[in-house]
Amino acid sequence: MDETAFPAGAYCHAVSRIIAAGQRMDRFGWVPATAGNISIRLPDGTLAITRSGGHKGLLGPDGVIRVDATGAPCTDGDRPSAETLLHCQIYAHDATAGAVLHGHSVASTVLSMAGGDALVLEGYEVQKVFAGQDTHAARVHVPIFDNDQDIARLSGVVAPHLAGMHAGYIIRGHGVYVWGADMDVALARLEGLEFLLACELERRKLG
Ligand SMILES: CSCCC(=O)C(=O)COP(=O)(O)O
Ligand SMILES: [Zn+2]
Repeated sequence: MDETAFPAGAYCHAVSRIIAAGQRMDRFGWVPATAGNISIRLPDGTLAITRSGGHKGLLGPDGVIRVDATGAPCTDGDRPSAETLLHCQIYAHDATAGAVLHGHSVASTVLSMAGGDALVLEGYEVQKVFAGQDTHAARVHVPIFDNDQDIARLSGVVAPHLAGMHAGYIIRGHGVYVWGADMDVALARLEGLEFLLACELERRKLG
Protein backbone atom coordinates (compact mmCIF):
# COMPACT_ATOMS: atom_id res chain seq x y z
CA MET A 1 0.00 0.00 0.00
CA ASP A 2 1.22 3.53 -0.79
CA GLU A 3 1.03 5.06 2.70
CA THR A 4 1.88 8.52 1.32
CA ALA A 5 -1.32 8.69 -0.74
CA PHE A 6 -3.54 9.55 2.26
CA PRO A 7 -3.21 10.28 5.96
CA ALA A 8 -1.60 7.58 8.04
CA GLY A 9 -4.19 5.38 9.71
CA ALA A 10 -6.94 6.08 7.15
CA TYR A 11 -6.75 2.55 5.78
CA CYS A 12 -6.74 0.98 9.26
CA HIS A 13 -9.71 3.14 10.23
CA ALA A 14 -11.60 2.04 7.10
CA VAL A 15 -10.84 -1.62 7.84
CA SER A 16 -12.14 -1.33 11.39
CA ARG A 17 -15.32 0.42 10.16
CA ILE A 18 -15.91 -2.36 7.62
CA ILE A 19 -15.38 -5.06 10.25
CA ALA A 20 -17.84 -3.32 12.60
CA ALA A 21 -20.38 -2.85 9.79
CA GLY A 22 -20.19 -6.57 8.96
CA GLN A 23 -20.83 -7.44 12.60
CA ARG A 24 -23.80 -5.09 12.75
CA MET A 25 -25.30 -6.48 9.52
CA ASP A 26 -24.78 -9.99 10.84
CA ARG A 27 -26.64 -9.19 14.07
CA PHE A 28 -29.69 -8.37 11.93
CA GLY A 29 -29.31 -11.54 9.83
CA TRP A 30 -28.56 -9.62 6.63
CA VAL A 31 -25.34 -11.44 5.70
CA PRO A 32 -26.09 -15.18 5.97
CA ALA A 33 -23.34 -17.65 5.09
CA THR A 34 -20.84 -15.70 2.94
CA ALA A 35 -23.41 -13.23 1.58
CA GLY A 36 -22.94 -9.47 1.35
CA ASN A 37 -20.07 -7.12 0.69
CA ILE A 38 -18.92 -3.82 2.17
CA SER A 39 -16.60 -1.03 1.02
CA ILE A 40 -15.26 2.39 1.93
CA ARG A 41 -13.72 4.93 -0.47
CA LEU A 42 -10.25 5.98 0.66
CA PRO A 43 -8.91 9.52 0.28
CA ASP A 44 -6.84 8.60 -2.81
CA GLY A 45 -9.88 7.17 -4.64
CA THR A 46 -8.99 3.52 -4.06
CA LEU A 47 -11.42 1.32 -2.13
CA ALA A 48 -11.15 -0.82 0.97
CA ILE A 49 -13.51 -3.74 0.24
CA THR A 50 -14.31 -7.16 1.62
CA ARG A 51 -12.44 -10.11 0.23
CA SER A 52 -14.65 -12.56 -1.72
CA GLY A 53 -16.14 -15.53 0.06
CA GLY A 54 -15.66 -14.72 3.75
CA HIS A 55 -18.39 -14.45 6.38
CA LYS A 56 -19.03 -10.71 6.72
CA GLY A 57 -19.96 -11.01 10.38
CA LEU A 58 -16.65 -12.67 11.21
CA LEU A 59 -14.23 -10.40 9.35
CA GLY A 60 -10.71 -9.83 10.56
CA PRO A 61 -8.28 -7.27 9.10
CA ASP A 62 -7.26 -9.87 6.48
CA GLY A 63 -10.86 -10.03 5.24
CA VAL A 64 -10.56 -6.52 3.81
CA ILE A 65 -8.36 -5.67 0.82
CA ARG A 66 -7.67 -2.66 -1.38
CA VAL A 67 -8.72 -2.22 -5.02
CA ASP A 68 -8.39 0.67 -7.46
CA ALA A 69 -11.37 2.64 -8.74
CA THR A 70 -11.94 0.06 -11.50
CA GLY A 71 -11.97 -2.82 -9.03
CA ALA A 72 -8.51 -4.19 -9.81
CA PRO A 73 -6.75 -5.48 -6.67
CA CYS A 74 -3.84 -3.33 -5.50
CA THR A 75 -2.03 -6.51 -4.43
CA ASP A 76 -1.54 -9.28 -6.97
CA GLY A 77 -3.50 -12.41 -6.12
CA ASP A 78 -6.04 -10.69 -3.87
CA ARG A 79 -9.63 -11.67 -4.74
CA PRO A 80 -12.04 -8.84 -3.98
CA SER A 81 -15.81 -9.30 -3.71
CA ALA A 82 -17.35 -10.83 -6.83
CA GLU A 83 -19.63 -7.76 -6.86
CA THR A 84 -16.84 -5.16 -6.65
CA LEU A 85 -17.93 -3.62 -9.95
CA LEU A 86 -21.27 -2.60 -8.43
CA HIS A 87 -19.41 -0.74 -5.68
CA CYS A 88 -17.10 0.95 -8.22
CA GLN A 89 -20.12 1.98 -10.27
CA ILE A 90 -21.76 3.71 -7.30
CA TYR A 91 -18.58 5.61 -6.38
CA ALA A 92 -18.07 6.64 -10.02
CA HIS A 93 -21.66 7.85 -10.26
CA ASP A 94 -21.80 9.69 -6.92
CA ALA A 95 -18.75 11.73 -5.97
CA THR A 96 -20.17 12.16 -2.45
CA ALA A 97 -20.45 8.40 -1.78
CA GLY A 98 -18.00 7.25 0.88
CA ALA A 99 -19.34 3.80 1.81
CA VAL A 100 -21.38 1.08 0.08
CA LEU A 101 -23.24 -1.79 1.75
CA HIS A 102 -24.78 -4.91 0.24
CA GLY A 103 -26.82 -7.41 2.24
CA HIS A 104 -29.12 -10.37 1.60
CA SER A 105 -32.06 -9.94 3.97
CA VAL A 106 -35.09 -12.22 3.95
CA ALA A 107 -37.38 -9.24 3.28
CA SER A 108 -35.46 -7.91 0.25
CA THR A 109 -35.16 -11.42 -1.16
CA VAL A 110 -38.81 -12.41 -0.74
CA LEU A 111 -40.41 -9.08 -1.70
CA SER A 112 -38.32 -8.77 -4.87
CA MET A 113 -39.31 -12.29 -5.92
CA ALA A 114 -43.00 -11.38 -5.65
CA GLY A 115 -42.73 -9.57 -9.00
CA GLY A 116 -42.61 -6.01 -10.31
CA ASP A 117 -39.73 -3.75 -11.21
CA ALA A 118 -39.89 -1.55 -8.09
CA LEU A 119 -41.13 -1.38 -4.52
CA VAL A 120 -42.99 1.80 -3.67
CA LEU A 121 -42.96 2.57 0.06
CA GLU A 122 -45.38 5.16 1.37
CA GLY A 123 -46.80 6.22 4.72
CA TYR A 124 -43.88 5.17 6.88
CA GLU A 125 -42.29 7.73 9.22
CA VAL A 126 -38.91 6.00 8.88
CA GLN A 127 -38.70 6.82 5.17
CA LYS A 128 -37.47 10.27 6.26
CA VAL A 129 -34.03 8.65 6.73
CA PHE A 130 -33.57 9.08 2.97
CA ALA A 131 -32.39 12.36 1.46
CA GLY A 132 -35.22 14.47 0.10
CA GLN A 133 -37.90 12.60 2.09
CA ASP A 134 -39.38 15.20 4.43
CA THR A 135 -42.70 13.56 5.15
CA HIS A 136 -44.18 10.10 5.57
CA ALA A 137 -46.65 11.09 2.84
CA ALA A 138 -43.92 11.08 0.15
CA ARG A 139 -43.09 7.94 -1.85
CA VAL A 140 -39.85 6.02 -1.73
CA HIS A 141 -39.24 4.26 -5.03
CA VAL A 142 -36.81 1.33 -4.80
CA PRO A 143 -36.00 -0.19 -8.20
CA ILE A 144 -35.66 -3.96 -8.59
CA PHE A 145 -33.30 -5.42 -11.20
CA ASP A 146 -33.25 -9.05 -12.29
CA ASN A 147 -30.35 -10.98 -10.84
CA ASP A 148 -27.45 -11.78 -13.16
CA GLN A 149 -24.25 -13.69 -12.47
CA ASP A 150 -22.54 -11.47 -15.06
CA ILE A 151 -21.88 -8.45 -12.84
CA ALA A 152 -20.63 -6.28 -15.71
CA ARG A 153 -23.88 -6.88 -17.55
CA LEU A 154 -25.89 -6.26 -14.38
CA SER A 155 -24.08 -2.96 -13.80
CA GLY A 156 -25.03 -1.94 -17.35
CA VAL A 157 -28.70 -2.52 -16.49
CA VAL A 158 -28.42 -0.56 -13.23
CA ALA A 159 -26.47 2.38 -14.72
CA PRO A 160 -29.29 4.41 -16.33
CA HIS A 161 -31.33 4.29 -13.10
CA LEU A 162 -28.69 5.46 -10.61
CA ALA A 163 -29.41 9.17 -11.03
CA GLY A 164 -32.98 8.89 -9.75
CA MET A 165 -32.25 6.72 -6.73
CA HIS A 166 -32.44 8.01 -3.17
CA ALA A 167 -32.77 4.79 -1.17
CA GLY A 168 -30.65 2.29 -3.09
CA TYR A 169 -31.78 -0.66 -5.19
CA ILE A 170 -32.66 -4.35 -4.97
CA ILE A 171 -31.40 -7.24 -7.07
CA ARG A 172 -34.22 -9.77 -7.43
CA GLY A 173 -33.95 -12.80 -5.18
CA HIS A 174 -30.57 -11.51 -4.06
CA GLY A 175 -30.39 -8.38 -1.91
CA VAL A 176 -30.02 -4.62 -1.51
CA TYR A 177 -27.36 -2.06 -2.39
CA VAL A 178 -27.26 1.11 -0.29
CA TRP A 179 -24.66 3.86 0.03
CA GLY A 180 -23.94 7.09 1.87
CA ALA A 181 -21.42 9.84 2.41
CA ASP A 182 -19.75 7.77 5.12
CA MET A 183 -20.27 4.46 6.89
CA ASP A 184 -22.63 5.92 9.51
CA VAL A 185 -24.92 7.35 6.84
CA ALA A 186 -24.80 4.17 4.76
CA LEU A 187 -25.66 2.04 7.81
CA ALA A 188 -28.54 4.34 8.75
CA ARG A 189 -29.94 4.07 5.23
CA LEU A 190 -29.55 0.31 5.19
CA GLU A 191 -31.25 0.01 8.56
CA GLY A 192 -34.04 2.35 7.42
CA LEU A 193 -34.58 0.51 4.14
CA GLU A 194 -34.52 -2.92 5.78
CA PHE A 195 -37.01 -1.73 8.41
CA LEU A 196 -39.35 -0.57 5.65
CA LEU A 197 -38.94 -3.83 3.72
CA ALA A 198 -39.62 -5.86 6.87
CA CYS A 199 -42.78 -3.80 7.51
CA GLU A 200 -43.90 -4.24 3.92
CA LEU A 201 -43.42 -8.00 4.15
CA GLU A 202 -45.46 -8.15 7.38
CA ARG A 203 -48.22 -6.01 5.82
CA ARG A 204 -48.46 -8.33 2.82
CA LYS A 205 -48.66 -11.33 5.14
CA LEU A 206 -51.62 -9.67 6.85
CA GLY A 207 -53.22 -9.36 3.44
C1 LIG B 1 -23.45 -17.01 -0.83
S1 LIG B 1 -23.67 -15.40 -1.35
C2 LIG B 1 -23.29 -15.38 -3.10
C3 LIG B 1 -22.43 -14.24 -3.55
C4 LIG B 1 -23.03 -12.92 -3.18
O1 LIG B 1 -24.11 -12.59 -3.63
C5 LIG B 1 -22.42 -12.05 -2.21
O2 LIG B 1 -22.97 -11.03 -1.85
C6 LIG B 1 -21.08 -12.36 -1.63
O3 LIG B 1 -20.08 -12.40 -2.60
P1 LIG B 1 -18.59 -11.94 -2.22
O4 LIG B 1 -17.79 -12.34 -3.43
O5 LIG B 1 -18.64 -10.46 -2.00
O6 LIG B 1 -18.19 -12.68 -0.97
ZN1 LIG C 1 -24.76 -10.58 -3.05
